[in-house]
Amino acid sequence: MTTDRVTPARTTPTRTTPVLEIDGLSVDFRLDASTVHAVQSVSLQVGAGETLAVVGESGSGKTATALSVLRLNPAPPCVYTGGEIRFEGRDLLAVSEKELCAIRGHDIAMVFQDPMTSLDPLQRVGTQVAEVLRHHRGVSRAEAAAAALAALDEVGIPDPERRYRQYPHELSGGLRQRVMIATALVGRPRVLIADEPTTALDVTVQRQILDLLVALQKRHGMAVVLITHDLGVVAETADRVVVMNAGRVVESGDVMDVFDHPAEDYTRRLLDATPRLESA
Ligand SMILES: Nc1ncnc2c1ncn2[C@@H]1O[C@H](COP(=O)(O)OP(=O)(O)OP(=O)(O)O)[C@@H](O)[C@H]1O
Repeated sequence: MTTDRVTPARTTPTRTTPVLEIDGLSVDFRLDASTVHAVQSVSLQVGAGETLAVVGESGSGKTATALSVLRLNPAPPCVYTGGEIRFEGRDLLAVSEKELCAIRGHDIAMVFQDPMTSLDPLQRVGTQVAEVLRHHRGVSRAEAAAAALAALDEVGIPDPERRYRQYPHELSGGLRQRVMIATALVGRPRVLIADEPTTALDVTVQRQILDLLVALQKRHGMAVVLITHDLGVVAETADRVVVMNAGRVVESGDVMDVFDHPAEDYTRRLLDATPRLESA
Protein backbone atom coordinates (compact mmCIF):
# COMPACT_ATOMS: atom_id res chain seq x y z
CA MET A 1 0.00 0.00 0.00
CA THR A 2 1.24 3.48 -0.70
CA THR A 3 0.28 6.72 0.98
CA ASP A 4 1.56 10.16 0.24
CA ARG A 5 3.62 10.79 3.34
CA VAL A 6 7.39 10.38 3.44
CA THR A 7 8.77 9.28 6.78
CA PRO A 8 12.34 10.48 7.31
CA ALA A 9 14.57 7.60 8.28
CA ARG A 10 16.96 9.40 10.62
CA THR A 11 17.13 12.20 13.12
CA THR A 12 18.66 15.59 12.37
CA PRO A 13 22.04 16.28 13.96
CA THR A 14 22.98 19.64 15.42
CA ARG A 15 23.72 22.31 12.91
CA THR A 16 27.42 23.15 12.59
CA THR A 17 29.18 26.40 11.72
CA PRO A 18 28.48 27.17 8.06
CA VAL A 19 31.28 26.39 5.63
CA LEU A 20 29.42 27.69 2.60
CA GLU A 21 26.81 30.43 2.73
CA ILE A 22 24.69 31.67 -0.11
CA ASP A 23 23.08 34.96 0.78
CA GLY A 24 20.41 36.58 -1.39
CA LEU A 25 21.70 35.10 -4.66
CA SER A 26 19.96 36.21 -7.84
CA VAL A 27 20.82 34.85 -11.28
CA ASP A 28 19.35 35.82 -14.64
CA PHE A 29 19.72 34.21 -18.03
CA ARG A 30 19.50 37.03 -20.56
CA LEU A 31 18.25 35.57 -23.79
CA ASP A 32 17.61 37.41 -27.07
CA ALA A 33 13.89 37.81 -26.58
CA SER A 34 13.50 37.49 -22.82
CA THR A 35 15.18 37.20 -19.45
CA VAL A 36 14.79 34.15 -17.23
CA HIS A 37 15.00 35.03 -13.53
CA ALA A 38 16.37 31.59 -12.71
CA VAL A 39 17.41 32.30 -9.10
CA GLN A 40 15.77 34.98 -6.99
CA SER A 41 17.16 36.02 -3.60
CA VAL A 42 18.15 32.50 -2.63
CA SER A 43 19.84 32.03 0.73
CA LEU A 44 21.14 28.78 2.15
CA GLN A 45 24.03 27.51 4.21
CA VAL A 46 25.73 24.21 4.89
CA GLY A 47 28.08 23.20 7.68
CA ALA A 48 30.91 20.70 7.96
CA GLY A 49 29.68 17.13 8.16
CA GLU A 50 26.20 18.22 7.16
CA THR A 51 24.12 17.29 4.12
CA LEU A 52 21.82 19.96 2.79
CA ALA A 53 19.35 18.77 0.17
CA VAL A 54 17.99 21.16 -2.44
CA VAL A 55 14.73 19.95 -3.91
CA GLY A 56 12.10 21.32 -6.27
CA GLU A 57 10.50 20.67 -9.60
CA SER A 58 12.39 20.78 -12.86
CA GLY A 59 13.34 24.37 -13.71
CA SER A 60 13.07 25.61 -10.11
CA GLY A 61 16.66 26.87 -10.14
CA LYS A 62 18.50 24.14 -8.25
CA THR A 63 21.28 23.64 -10.77
CA ALA A 64 21.67 27.34 -11.54
CA THR A 65 22.11 27.94 -7.80
CA ALA A 66 24.67 25.14 -7.48
CA LEU A 67 26.65 26.19 -10.53
CA SER A 68 26.79 29.75 -9.20
CA VAL A 69 28.96 28.59 -6.30
CA LEU A 70 31.86 28.06 -8.68
CA ARG A 71 30.59 30.55 -11.27
CA LEU A 72 30.04 27.73 -13.73
CA ASN A 73 26.83 29.00 -15.32
CA PRO A 74 27.54 29.85 -18.97
CA ALA A 75 28.16 33.58 -19.34
CA PRO A 76 26.50 34.73 -21.50
CA PRO A 77 23.58 34.29 -21.05
CA CYS A 78 24.10 34.09 -17.26
CA VAL A 79 24.39 37.27 -15.22
CA TYR A 80 24.80 37.24 -11.44
CA THR A 81 22.54 40.09 -10.46
CA GLY A 82 22.74 39.99 -6.68
CA GLY A 83 23.86 38.37 -3.48
CA GLU A 84 27.00 36.82 -2.06
CA ILE A 85 28.39 33.31 -1.88
CA ARG A 86 30.72 33.14 1.09
CA PHE A 87 33.38 30.51 1.54
CA GLU A 88 36.06 31.00 4.18
CA GLY A 89 35.32 34.68 4.40
CA ARG A 90 35.54 35.28 0.66
CA ASP A 91 32.69 36.16 -1.70
CA LEU A 92 33.04 33.69 -4.56
CA LEU A 93 31.08 36.00 -6.86
CA ALA A 94 33.73 38.66 -6.33
CA VAL A 95 37.05 36.78 -6.26
CA SER A 96 39.31 36.72 -9.32
CA GLU A 97 39.08 33.89 -11.83
CA LYS A 98 42.54 32.80 -10.65
CA GLU A 99 41.39 32.52 -7.03
CA LEU A 100 38.28 30.68 -8.10
CA CYS A 101 40.36 28.23 -10.14
CA ALA A 102 42.32 27.40 -7.01
CA ILE A 103 39.09 26.78 -5.12
CA ARG A 104 37.42 24.64 -7.81
CA GLY A 105 38.06 20.98 -7.29
CA HIS A 106 40.32 21.66 -4.34
CA ASP A 107 38.14 23.30 -1.69
CA ILE A 108 34.78 22.90 -3.41
CA ALA A 109 34.13 19.99 -5.75
CA MET A 110 31.12 19.02 -7.84
CA VAL A 111 29.68 15.75 -9.05
CA PHE A 112 27.13 15.83 -11.85
CA GLN A 113 24.44 13.52 -13.14
CA ASP A 114 26.25 12.30 -16.23
CA PRO A 115 29.90 11.41 -15.73
CA MET A 116 30.35 10.96 -19.49
CA THR A 117 30.04 14.70 -19.97
CA SER A 118 32.49 15.45 -17.15
CA LEU A 119 35.14 12.83 -17.88
CA ASP A 120 37.54 13.26 -20.79
CA PRO A 121 36.87 10.33 -23.15
CA LEU A 122 40.46 10.39 -24.42
CA GLN A 123 42.23 10.17 -21.07
CA ARG A 124 42.69 7.16 -18.82
CA VAL A 125 40.47 7.48 -15.77
CA GLY A 126 43.34 7.18 -13.29
CA THR A 127 45.20 9.97 -15.03
CA GLN A 128 42.12 12.19 -14.74
CA VAL A 129 41.91 11.63 -10.99
CA ALA A 130 45.66 12.27 -10.65
CA GLU A 131 45.42 15.47 -12.71
CA VAL A 132 43.36 17.11 -9.97
CA LEU A 133 46.25 16.75 -7.55
CA ARG A 134 48.85 17.77 -10.10
CA HIS A 135 46.81 20.86 -10.87
CA HIS A 136 45.82 21.90 -7.37
CA ARG A 137 48.48 20.55 -5.10
CA GLY A 138 51.51 20.61 -7.37
CA VAL A 139 52.54 17.15 -6.20
CA SER A 140 54.89 14.93 -8.22
CA ARG A 141 53.55 12.63 -10.93
CA ALA A 142 54.31 9.54 -8.83
CA GLU A 143 52.64 10.95 -5.70
CA ALA A 144 49.57 11.98 -7.68
CA ALA A 145 49.35 8.53 -9.29
CA ALA A 146 49.58 6.80 -5.90
CA ALA A 147 46.92 9.08 -4.41
CA ALA A 148 44.66 8.56 -7.44
CA LEU A 149 44.98 4.81 -7.11
CA ALA A 150 44.10 5.06 -3.42
CA ALA A 151 41.11 7.26 -4.31
CA LEU A 152 39.82 4.72 -6.86
CA ASP A 153 40.16 2.07 -4.19
CA GLU A 154 38.41 4.24 -1.59
CA VAL A 155 35.36 4.75 -3.79
CA GLY A 156 35.00 1.00 -4.11
CA ILE A 157 36.31 0.41 -7.63
CA PRO A 158 37.33 -3.24 -7.82
CA ASP A 159 40.79 -3.99 -9.23
CA PRO A 160 41.77 -0.31 -9.18
CA GLU A 161 45.19 -0.88 -10.80
CA ARG A 162 43.52 -2.25 -13.93
CA ARG A 163 40.72 0.33 -13.91
CA TYR A 164 43.25 3.14 -13.50
CA ARG A 165 44.52 2.48 -17.02
CA GLN A 166 41.10 2.22 -18.66
CA TYR A 167 39.16 4.86 -20.57
CA PRO A 168 35.70 6.07 -19.48
CA HIS A 169 33.86 4.10 -22.19
CA GLU A 170 35.32 0.86 -20.82
CA LEU A 171 33.54 1.37 -17.49
CA SER A 172 29.89 0.87 -16.52
CA GLY A 173 27.81 3.92 -15.58
CA GLY A 174 28.15 3.09 -11.89
CA LEU A 175 31.93 2.79 -12.10
CA ARG A 176 32.16 6.01 -14.08
CA GLN A 177 30.21 7.77 -11.36
CA ARG A 178 32.61 6.32 -8.79
CA VAL A 179 35.50 7.72 -10.84
CA MET A 180 33.79 11.13 -10.81
CA ILE A 181 33.44 10.91 -7.05
CA ALA A 182 37.11 9.93 -6.75
CA THR A 183 38.01 12.93 -8.93
CA ALA A 184 35.89 15.19 -6.75
CA LEU A 185 37.23 13.88 -3.46
CA VAL A 186 40.91 13.24 -4.15
CA GLY A 187 41.72 16.89 -3.37
CA ARG A 188 39.91 16.51 -0.01
CA PRO A 189 37.40 19.31 -0.61
CA ARG A 190 35.56 20.89 2.29
CA VAL A 191 32.39 21.19 0.24
CA LEU A 192 30.95 18.68 -2.21
CA ILE A 193 28.07 19.71 -4.44
CA ALA A 194 26.33 16.69 -5.93
CA ASP A 195 23.78 17.54 -8.63
CA GLU A 196 21.48 14.57 -9.24
CA PRO A 197 24.46 12.25 -8.79
CA THR A 198 22.47 9.05 -9.22
CA THR A 199 19.70 9.98 -11.63
CA ALA A 200 21.35 8.40 -14.67
CA LEU A 201 21.99 5.08 -12.88
CA ASP A 202 19.81 2.05 -12.39
CA VAL A 203 18.15 1.62 -9.03
CA THR A 204 20.56 -0.79 -7.33
CA VAL A 205 23.56 1.23 -8.45
CA GLN A 206 21.86 4.44 -7.23
CA ARG A 207 21.66 2.95 -3.77
CA GLN A 208 25.34 1.97 -3.81
CA ILE A 209 26.46 5.42 -4.94
CA LEU A 210 24.36 7.15 -2.28
CA ASP A 211 25.69 4.84 0.41
CA LEU A 212 29.20 5.63 -0.84
CA LEU A 213 28.61 9.38 -0.67
CA VAL A 214 27.23 9.11 2.85
CA ALA A 215 30.17 6.95 3.97
CA LEU A 216 32.74 9.29 2.43
CA GLN A 217 31.08 12.30 3.96
CA LYS A 218 31.17 10.72 7.41
CA ARG A 219 34.83 9.78 6.98
CA HIS A 220 35.97 13.18 5.72
CA GLY A 221 33.45 15.48 7.42
CA MET A 222 32.62 17.39 4.25
CA ALA A 223 29.73 19.75 3.85
CA VAL A 224 27.51 18.25 1.14
CA VAL A 225 24.92 20.01 -0.98
CA LEU A 226 22.76 17.36 -2.61
CA ILE A 227 20.48 18.37 -5.44
CA THR A 228 17.81 15.83 -6.17
CA HIS A 229 14.25 15.27 -7.31
CA ASP A 230 14.02 12.26 -5.07
CA LEU A 231 12.52 13.09 -1.70
CA GLY A 232 13.08 9.51 -0.59
CA VAL A 233 16.81 10.08 -1.02
CA VAL A 234 16.51 13.32 0.94
CA ALA A 235 14.73 11.56 3.79
CA GLU A 236 17.47 8.97 4.01
CA THR A 237 20.58 11.08 3.52
CA ALA A 238 20.02 14.75 4.29
CA ASP A 239 20.01 16.69 7.55
CA ARG A 240 18.34 19.82 6.25
CA VAL A 241 16.37 20.62 3.15
CA VAL A 242 15.75 23.68 1.03
CA VAL A 243 12.65 23.57 -1.16
CA MET A 244 12.79 25.68 -4.32
CA ASN A 245 10.04 26.78 -6.66
CA ALA A 246 10.35 29.14 -9.62
CA GLY A 247 13.80 30.36 -8.56
CA ARG A 248 12.94 31.01 -4.94
CA VAL A 249 13.32 29.18 -1.66
CA VAL A 250 9.79 28.48 -0.49
CA GLU A 251 10.66 26.54 2.63
CA SER A 252 13.69 25.22 4.47
CA GLY A 253 14.53 23.46 7.70
CA ASP A 254 15.44 20.15 9.24
CA VAL A 255 14.30 17.34 6.97
CA MET A 256 12.13 15.72 9.61
CA ASP A 257 10.37 18.98 10.47
CA VAL A 258 9.75 19.97 6.87
CA PHE A 259 8.60 16.53 5.76
CA ASP A 260 6.40 15.91 8.79
CA HIS A 261 4.97 19.42 8.95
CA PRO A 262 5.35 21.15 5.58
CA ALA A 263 4.42 24.80 5.91
CA GLU A 264 3.87 25.38 2.20
CA ASP A 265 1.35 23.88 -0.21
CA TYR A 266 4.13 23.48 -2.77
CA THR A 267 6.15 21.29 -0.39
CA ARG A 268 3.04 19.30 0.42
CA ARG A 269 2.44 18.69 -3.27
CA LEU A 270 6.03 17.52 -3.76
CA LEU A 271 5.63 15.16 -0.83
CA ASP A 272 2.27 13.96 -2.11
CA ALA A 273 3.94 12.98 -5.37
CA THR A 274 6.46 10.80 -3.53
CA PRO A 275 5.68 7.18 -2.70
CA ARG A 276 5.86 6.32 0.99
CA LEU A 277 9.26 5.31 2.29
CA GLU A 278 9.50 2.65 4.91
CA SER A 279 11.52 3.76 7.93
CA ALA A 280 14.94 2.14 8.14
N1 LIG B 1 22.19 28.15 -19.81
C1 LIG B 1 20.94 28.55 -19.71
N2 LIG B 1 20.41 29.38 -20.60
C2 LIG B 1 19.14 29.81 -20.48
N3 LIG B 1 18.29 29.45 -19.50
C3 LIG B 1 18.77 28.61 -18.57
C4 LIG B 1 20.11 28.12 -18.62
N4 LIG B 1 20.29 27.29 -17.56
C5 LIG B 1 19.13 27.27 -16.87
N5 LIG B 1 18.22 28.07 -17.48
C6 LIG B 1 16.85 28.32 -17.04
O1 LIG B 1 16.88 28.66 -15.66
C7 LIG B 1 15.80 28.08 -14.96
C8 LIG B 1 16.33 27.22 -13.82
O2 LIG B 1 17.01 26.10 -14.40
P1 LIG B 1 17.78 25.03 -13.51
O3 LIG B 1 18.52 24.15 -14.45
O4 LIG B 1 18.55 25.69 -12.46
O5 LIG B 1 16.58 24.22 -12.85
P2 LIG B 1 16.62 22.89 -12.00
O6 LIG B 1 15.77 23.11 -10.82
O7 LIG B 1 18.03 22.49 -11.75
O8 LIG B 1 15.93 21.87 -13.00
P3 LIG B 1 16.24 20.31 -13.23
O9 LIG B 1 15.74 19.63 -12.00
O10 LIG B 1 15.45 19.99 -14.45
O11 LIG B 1 17.72 20.18 -13.43
C9 LIG B 1 14.99 27.30 -16.00
O12 LIG B 1 13.96 28.13 -16.43
C10 LIG B 1 15.98 27.05 -17.09
O13 LIG B 1 15.33 26.93 -18.34
